[in-house]
Amino acid sequence: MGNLPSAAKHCLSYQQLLREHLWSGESVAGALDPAQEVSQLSGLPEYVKIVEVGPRDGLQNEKVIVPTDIKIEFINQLSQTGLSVIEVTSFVSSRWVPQMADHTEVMRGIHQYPGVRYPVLIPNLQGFHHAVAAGATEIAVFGAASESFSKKNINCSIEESMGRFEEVISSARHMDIPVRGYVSCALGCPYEGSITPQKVTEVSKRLYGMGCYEISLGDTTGVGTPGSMRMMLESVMKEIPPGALAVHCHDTYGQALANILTALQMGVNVVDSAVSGLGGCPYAKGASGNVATEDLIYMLNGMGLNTGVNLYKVMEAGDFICKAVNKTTNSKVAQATFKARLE
Ligand SMILES: CC(C)(COP(=O)([O-])OP(=O)([O-])OC[C@H]1O[C@@H](n2cnc3c(N)ncnc32)[C@H](O)[C@@H]1OP(=O)([O-])[O-])[C@@H](O)C(=O)NCCC(=O)NCCSC(=O)C[C@@](C)(O)CC(=O)[O-]
Repeated sequence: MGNLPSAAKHCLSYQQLLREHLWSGESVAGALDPAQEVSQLSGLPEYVKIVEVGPRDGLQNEKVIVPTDIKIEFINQLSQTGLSVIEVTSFVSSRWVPQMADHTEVMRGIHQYPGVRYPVLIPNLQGFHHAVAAGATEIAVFGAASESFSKKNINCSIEESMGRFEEVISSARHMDIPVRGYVSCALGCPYEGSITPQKVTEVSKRLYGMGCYEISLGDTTGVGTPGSMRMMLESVMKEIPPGALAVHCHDTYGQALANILTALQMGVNVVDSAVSGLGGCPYAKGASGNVATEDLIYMLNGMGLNTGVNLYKVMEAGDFICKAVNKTTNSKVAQATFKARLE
């Protein structure tokens, strides 16, 4: 679009802009004057890796059990969008999270596309062994910066959880299985309220020190703001390089995209999201879904940042899963597009 004469640019309708550029993952930064572009985009990463957590975080809180073949079809559709990481399920206790009870069938049933990684969530050694038996080749452990949340979510203290993760990570290392680490409640806890950046840093540092290649900082209840995100990241970045950090923002208070932008400006280039803004933790009452993958891609495309993901195809996968679980999408981009199509 940058090569178009400016008069023609003005004639292009909004719909055309969406259809021709923002869907494809193609940059629209060319629409800006070069000088403007530099001032707007300096300091931001050129490439942002999206970790799609829809099949796991997105579905774990659904009350009605989603049939396994729907989950498999959903993941197969996501695999064809250009996403490079899709978190597919969790090997947790089915008494605690019934929706994830079919983890083995899902793991075995999906078509694993070349170039796409399929990590799974693991709380302990038992989950690790089940995951490996099901064919998982990448895992994520999940801790918290809040004692109360750790107790509610995984039934142990932070210290006990570290012992469990150490066992899991050490077993994974022997099998060359990469491990990601989550730190929940990085910007606040549903039980304790505010959490200090120092506590988030302490837990993150321990997981990183144990060998997690990436630490995903979770705003579990979506209470964070760009201000608290900045303060938390400044503290964590004293111990962990930005290249080993990711952000995982729920959108309860409508701050997720602003918080993500803050993190990008600080050098983070990995962002978790869930298609259609699905999701929430069953042990974080009041939390709404994750930032919608569609909205994230739309923002990044509009800033000229490459994700390699096709927005149109992600929207189709979102439409598929929303129809399957009888939900309306939480993605503003999808809502606007579907509305525009009807007009
Ligand atoms: C960790 C446990 C298992 C402890 O639960 P527990 O009850 O303390 O476990 P236990 O070790 O005392 O064992 C009790 C029973 O559970 C079984 N068990 C033990 N481990 C497993 C396992 N891995 N898979 C299947 N079964 C398991 C074990 O075999 C035994 O069975 P029984 O002998 O009574 O028949 C439980 O608390 C649990 O499963 N919690 C998971 C909660 C969860 O999945 N929460 C959502 C994910 S976290 C999240 O969403 C946040 C995140 C990551 O997205 C980031 C953010 O937004 O902040």
